[in-house]
Amino acid sequence: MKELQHLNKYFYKYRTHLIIGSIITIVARLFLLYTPRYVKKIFIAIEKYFDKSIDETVFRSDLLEAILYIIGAAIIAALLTFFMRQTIINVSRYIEYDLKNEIYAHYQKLSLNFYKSNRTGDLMNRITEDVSRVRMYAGPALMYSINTLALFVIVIIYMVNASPKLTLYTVVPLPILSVIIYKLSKEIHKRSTIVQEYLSKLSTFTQESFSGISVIKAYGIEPQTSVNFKELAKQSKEKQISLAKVQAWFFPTMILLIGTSNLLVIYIGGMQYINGEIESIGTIAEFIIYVNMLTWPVATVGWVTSIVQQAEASQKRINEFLKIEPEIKNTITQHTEITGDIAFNKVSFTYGDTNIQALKDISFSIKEGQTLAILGKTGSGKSTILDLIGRLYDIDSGSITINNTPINQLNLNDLRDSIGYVPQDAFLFSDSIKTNIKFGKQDATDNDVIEAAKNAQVHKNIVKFNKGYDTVLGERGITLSGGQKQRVSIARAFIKSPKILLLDDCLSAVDTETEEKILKNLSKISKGKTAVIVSHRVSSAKNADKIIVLDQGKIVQEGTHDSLINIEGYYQHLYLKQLSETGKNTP
Ligand SMILES: Nc1ncnc2c1ncn2[C@@H]1O[C@H](COP(=O)(O)OP(=O)(O)OP(=O)(O)O)[C@@H](O)[C@H]1O
Repeated sequence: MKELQHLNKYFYKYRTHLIIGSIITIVARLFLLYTPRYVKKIFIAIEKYFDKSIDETVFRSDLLEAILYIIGAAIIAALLTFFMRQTIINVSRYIEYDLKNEIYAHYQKLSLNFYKSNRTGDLMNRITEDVSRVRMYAGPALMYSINTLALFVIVIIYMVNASPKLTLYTVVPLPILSVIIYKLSKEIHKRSTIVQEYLSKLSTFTQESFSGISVIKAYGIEPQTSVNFKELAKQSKEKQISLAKVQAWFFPTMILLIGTSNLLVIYIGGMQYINGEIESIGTIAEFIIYVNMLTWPVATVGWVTSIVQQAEASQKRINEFLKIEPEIKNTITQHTEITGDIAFNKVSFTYGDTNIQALKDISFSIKEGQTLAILGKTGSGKSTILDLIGRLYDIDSGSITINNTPINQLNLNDLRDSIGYVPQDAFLFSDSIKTNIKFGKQDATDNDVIEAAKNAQVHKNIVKFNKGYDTVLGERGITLSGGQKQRVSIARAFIKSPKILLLDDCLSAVDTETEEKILKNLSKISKGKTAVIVSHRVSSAKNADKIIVLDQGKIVQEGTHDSLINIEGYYQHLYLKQLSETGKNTP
């Protein structure tokens, strides 16, 4: 129960609901107990009528009174049971909501490294499946525990009052029932977890095969895919059947044990009646109702125990993530002004998970309003520089300053607010094009969106779609071409009009003519702003104020286009190669 203590703050928050719910539960049980007592009275009335100690009128009125009490009490108990669920179960939904929000807010604070070292499925499971299991503890388990405790205490008092000996014999099978249900619940849980695993394997497989349908069709591997699907579906079916087998034992076991208890009541009660130890046969009827009333709550003890164990395991998994401290912390709360002066001073950086040293002793600087182009072979560390400017990672040694302030002494929110980032893989949400562009500036007007799209050279494409800017993009924007996706992603950064623009090889899928137009617009928009362009093309770098060339995490060349084309090295080779490819004077 140690892990579940995390929920105590929520129980405290909703204490009023819980207290009211508990009181309602206890009162509801008290009303339920009218039935057995009045059934006994009916039996006594029948006995008296046959003994002729009461006449028919008295008998009828006794009978009517008992029936009315039973109906009235049942209606009140039913109403109270409704309110019991409305309070306690609702609290569990509130707690589920709060816990999901707590986990989500925490996830958002965690650094990229966290997302790299944990699978997305795992993150999703903890916020959905695990929270659901914890809710079962905060709601149904709590409700049934209060219910069982209240009923048990009250019923046992009534039973002992009526006949202590009969009580002893009839409650003996109940703990056995509880243990059996506990064992069954555990087994059911074990098998349903396996069923869930197979279901998620099946859905992942199906999802992937639909997302990659073009590859499957192009390679003609539909038959093999069908065979794989059939095999997975078969395994899933077998697991479901194995679960159903254990579930099938649940009710027969309960019926068997209730039957045994009923038989014991009839046999022992009957003997006691014959020996004159109990006053009326009505006591046996009363006991039969008590035993049946107790059976379900006692069975739930086993069920609740297994729910609590599952919730404890789930909360442990949730707590593991909640305890992780974000690696990148925003320690500065006051507002910091960001300009575009960026300087790297002997910066080295190693990725913790792969131990790859991506940058070694890097130094360069750019002034506000300047454009820096970074070129270099793949894997040379270009994207890493952009990630470090956005402080997605903290460096190992050296310093990065923005307006002469070390980056970790800037307010992180201000820093990220002043950056417009266009990643290598343009990620678009399954929403309209307009919303995707407005993502960069939530309060942008339609005109702002159109202007940004024009500057990113994608406006003409968008207006050709039937629904224009309201065109909804499919999963990962599949209705757009690679180049269109890149340009929508650029428009998203342009609309933000940030102090610092980071473009990570985001013009690779557009033709050189469009690239030129975008870059022209960029220099227009980014007047007075700093831009860092990562590229594999000289055409993207040639107008930059400064160009650096990276190789294996080190700067190997630095200068302007005019100076670098005259120096033997990577830049000159790239320039000549691309020149010969385009057949023009300037690539
Ligand atoms: N998130 C990461 N985790 C671990 N290692 C990484 C990560 N990102 C990059 N690396 C490694 O760091 C090195 C530099 O990568 P980086 O992405 O900065 O290169 P790049 O020059 O941008 O390459 P490309 O031109 O292919 O995009 C590579 O060896 C890469 O494998």
